[in-house]
Amino acid sequence: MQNFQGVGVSPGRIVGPVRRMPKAVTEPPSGERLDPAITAEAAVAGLKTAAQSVHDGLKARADIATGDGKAVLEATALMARDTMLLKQAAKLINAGTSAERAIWEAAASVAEMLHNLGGYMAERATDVLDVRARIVAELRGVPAPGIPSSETPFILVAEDLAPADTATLDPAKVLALVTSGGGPQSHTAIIARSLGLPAVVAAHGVDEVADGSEIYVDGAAGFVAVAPSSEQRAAAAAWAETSATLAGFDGNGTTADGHPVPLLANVGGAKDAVAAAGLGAQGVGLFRTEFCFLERDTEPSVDEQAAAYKAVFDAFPGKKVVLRTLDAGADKPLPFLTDATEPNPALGVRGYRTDLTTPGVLERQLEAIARAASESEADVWVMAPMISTAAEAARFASLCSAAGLKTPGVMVEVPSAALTAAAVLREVGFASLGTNDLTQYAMAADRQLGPLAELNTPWQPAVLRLVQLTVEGSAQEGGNKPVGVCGEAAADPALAVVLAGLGVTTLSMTARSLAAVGTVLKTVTLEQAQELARLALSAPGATEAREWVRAKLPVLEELGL
Ligand SMILES: C=C(OP(=O)(O)O)C(=O)O
Ligand SMILES: [Mg+2]
Repeated sequence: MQNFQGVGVSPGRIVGPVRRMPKAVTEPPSGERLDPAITAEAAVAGLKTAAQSVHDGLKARADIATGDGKAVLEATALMARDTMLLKQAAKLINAGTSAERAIWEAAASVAEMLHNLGGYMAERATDVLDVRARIVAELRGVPAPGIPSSETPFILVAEDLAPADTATLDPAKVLALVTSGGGPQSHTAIIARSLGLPAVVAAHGVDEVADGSEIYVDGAAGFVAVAPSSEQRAAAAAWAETSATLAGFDGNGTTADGHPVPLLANVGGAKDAVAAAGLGAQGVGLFRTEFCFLERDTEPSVDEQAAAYKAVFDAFPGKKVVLRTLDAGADKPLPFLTDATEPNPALGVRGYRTDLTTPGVLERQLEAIARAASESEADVWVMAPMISTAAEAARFASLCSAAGLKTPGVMVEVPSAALTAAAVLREVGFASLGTNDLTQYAMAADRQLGPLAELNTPWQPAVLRLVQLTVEGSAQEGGNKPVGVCGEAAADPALAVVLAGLGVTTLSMTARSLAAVGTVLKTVTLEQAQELARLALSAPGATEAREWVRAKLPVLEELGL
């Protein structure tokens, strides 16, 4: 039996067969020539067969898919038979280029042409590049890139997942996610939590497990075992029952003694917001507006923005919706705001800082928010990402006020903002701790890197101390400036208790975690939560902090969380 220890990022115990995510298709070398043993005619015929087979595969998947997924697959399938694409590639082959290189270059020029046409055509450019990778994989006789398709449910094993993979990930087929790379705040972790799938990241070597092998995954313990034992099978069966009891959140976040800690949702657009409202979220604690425009090369108009924001506000009439202004940069580039050539983008011009290099975008966004807010019944709060100083907070507040927005706030995700929280909070109405970036910057550890997973956890006592300092800063300012948490830390039920004990006023998380966090929070009094917070702060390291707190919360083990 082979075991792997990684970092658990989304709870759940499950047994299932492995399907490995194929590695990305590499570019055929520039100038690669046709093998002299093959005629150009045969190479063109081979390319056509490969393209036809890619078409047929995608078409077969489209036939059984539904909704958005079906339309995307149908459009991509058609692209594999695109005559312009194949003709251009044939021309290059006839001039002596290898078939792989020919389709690579032909697709690049078709994609560029579509891109330049703009609008709907520009969106098709990604389909061409997807089809290109599939045809090259077919020519090489290796599995097609992307999430594998399967008739039966499976556990997806990958190096790491990109945000774009979410679109093709079918939660009805994928039972759990396991990656060899990726940290606790990586996209894999965020995707898994938002889909409610058990997940383990940074399980070194796990991507060597053969396709079809049966494995056991414990997403709370971060443990993976090949050829599960009978105890592990029993644990998975027991989880299937408890997860059903954890299905609901009653819409009332509170400790056992009635201290309210409203539980809010993190959303990226209207679809998430509607789902979150259905799952009982008491409002939205983080609306990541950049997620509405990740595909855009150009700045969305004020009208377009107002419509996207209003659609989210309308899911929460009479409730609080905290919208965050565009957080472009680092792992979320937006071509109209960020410079892709920056040497160190996590420390670069990202978040609020883009106002320095591209002035005007923020003002227009605030105008759109104000318009959408005035046409909706939600209680709209607005915050800026990546605020580092009180002066930045003051300027953001004045821009909000000029736009007619009453409740300005800041994300506290840069350690300097936590260390000077009183001065920062003097300028604005509230703060929301972004523990994903706060951890990355406090520990100087890229949040996307698997090998740094042990450093990159919000259980680090240093990070908890920064949370405490932020709450203390608010107290110095009179204590009436709310300090919430909207990083992934809030979705970990044990850590959520610690955060409540540290004095955090609201917790915002992926809506799927509301039930687990709500259930565990109701088992402790505020005083017990404060005691657990002291315990975590006194730990010598993140592992001890987590273990010590978990040992005092037996409900976690009972529920498999
Ligand atoms: C909530 C946060 O923002 P994001 O994950 O979007 O950077 C954070 O940094 O904790
Ligand atoms: Mg952040």
